[in-house]
Amino acid sequence: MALLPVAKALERLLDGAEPAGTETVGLGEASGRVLAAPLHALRTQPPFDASAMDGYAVRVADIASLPARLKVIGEAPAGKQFTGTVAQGETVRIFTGAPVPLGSDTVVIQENVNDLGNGEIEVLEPAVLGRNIRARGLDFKQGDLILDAGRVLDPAALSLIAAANHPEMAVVRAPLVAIIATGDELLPPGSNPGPDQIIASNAYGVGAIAQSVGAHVLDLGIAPDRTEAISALVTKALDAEADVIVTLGGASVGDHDLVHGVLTGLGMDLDFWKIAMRPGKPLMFGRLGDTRCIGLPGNPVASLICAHIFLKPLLAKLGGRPYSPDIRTGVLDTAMAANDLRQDFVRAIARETPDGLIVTPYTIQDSSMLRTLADANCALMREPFAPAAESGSACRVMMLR
Ligand SMILES: Nc1nc2c(c(=O)[nH]1)N[C@H]1C(S)=C(S)[C@@H](COP(=O)(O)OP(=O)(O)OC[C@H]3O[C@@H](n4cnc5c(N)ncnc54)[C@H](O)[C@@H]3O)O[C@H]1N2
Ligand code: MOO
Repeated sequence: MALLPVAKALERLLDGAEPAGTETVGLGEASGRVLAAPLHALRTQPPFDASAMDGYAVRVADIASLPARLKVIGEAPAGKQFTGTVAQGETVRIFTGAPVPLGSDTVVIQENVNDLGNGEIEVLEPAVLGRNIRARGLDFKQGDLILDAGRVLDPAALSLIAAANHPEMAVVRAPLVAIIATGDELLPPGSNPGPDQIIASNAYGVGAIAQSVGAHVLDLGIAPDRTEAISALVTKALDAEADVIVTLGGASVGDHDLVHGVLTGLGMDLDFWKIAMRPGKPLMFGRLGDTRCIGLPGNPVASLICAHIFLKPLLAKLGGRPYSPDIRTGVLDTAMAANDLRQDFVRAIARETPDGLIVTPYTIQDSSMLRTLADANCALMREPFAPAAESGSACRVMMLR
């Protein structure tokens, strides 16, 4: 049977994925979340004509000829407006952020003023009408659209929302991904493995990839290679209402690869299993009710590369978050042999140079080798049946970090 191309597999996996509902969060918890609905200002900012400087509120006509002597009739600190009116020959001591008193139309900074110490000042420098005054509504007016739905809430957005007087807001519910490792040989990090055991590592990298697009991760630990054990953890994931269940390992064709049987036994509709990708050929995808099930291959590099290519865009879409992989054009500095039927993701180093992005693939590409994955900063992408490529030829890479 022909293997499903990567692009087709991704299309099928993303089909119908949409934001998983909304929830209300307070400003303190909103960083990095995705706004679910447009936000309008609940107030005008600044709500009054405000001084932008510490100095004196004056009538510009009074300082037409300099030096101009003015009588100080009061003070306006921020938060305490001066309630009188500035008449001809008068001024009010004013501070940054304070409402500009009635009658005045210009603020002169204190550096340009001589305090005569007798309740009078002398303005020494000219100023144009309206100088150092922020007009009411300069930033936004009540009812203005301040942020669109879909905005990822970055620092500036959060301060803007606060200034517009929203203590909380509707955000897209973060998708929940449950991760289940499978395999008798696996023990958690920090264990004392027997001679035939290894440390389970995939969940950490896969979980981090999920979190990088705002998903919540429920790590359900390790199920031994027994149908009931895997089934129990899948049931836990369903009880937790996971949007996506990711299994790690047990996806291939070995006698101990039980994941497919367990998931179909629980009612999963298999969409695809095995794709034209290296690493990652045994990738499995299906739907169990509303829950998407992704069976990642056990080999660590296959698990993580598949998570980058399939899980990340899926979770981004479920979270209403814009995402596209960082794909760049580079120049190979090594000859590559012709490719076979699987789209290849070759661990490589890409270096920015004056001659462009120079790409050096690692010689050994065994999909168990995490060290080369951690050293690499990109995956060199080679299409199925790509012909041999000479050193110096153009290539495409997906940046991994
Ligand atoms: N006859 C065939 N054998 C295999 C094929 C095939 O097409 N025909 N595909 C190979 C490919 S490609 C891969 S990838 C692996 C994937 O198999 P599974 O998904 O069933 O994974 P396992 O057999 O359970 O494990 C493979 C390997 O990875 C280690 N592993 C598993 N889980 C973890 C984990 N959470 N953390 C760290 N390492 C893990 C496991 O110990 C194995 O060494 O199948 C090939 N075989
Ligand atoms: O997914 Mo496998 O890693 O192609 O060896």
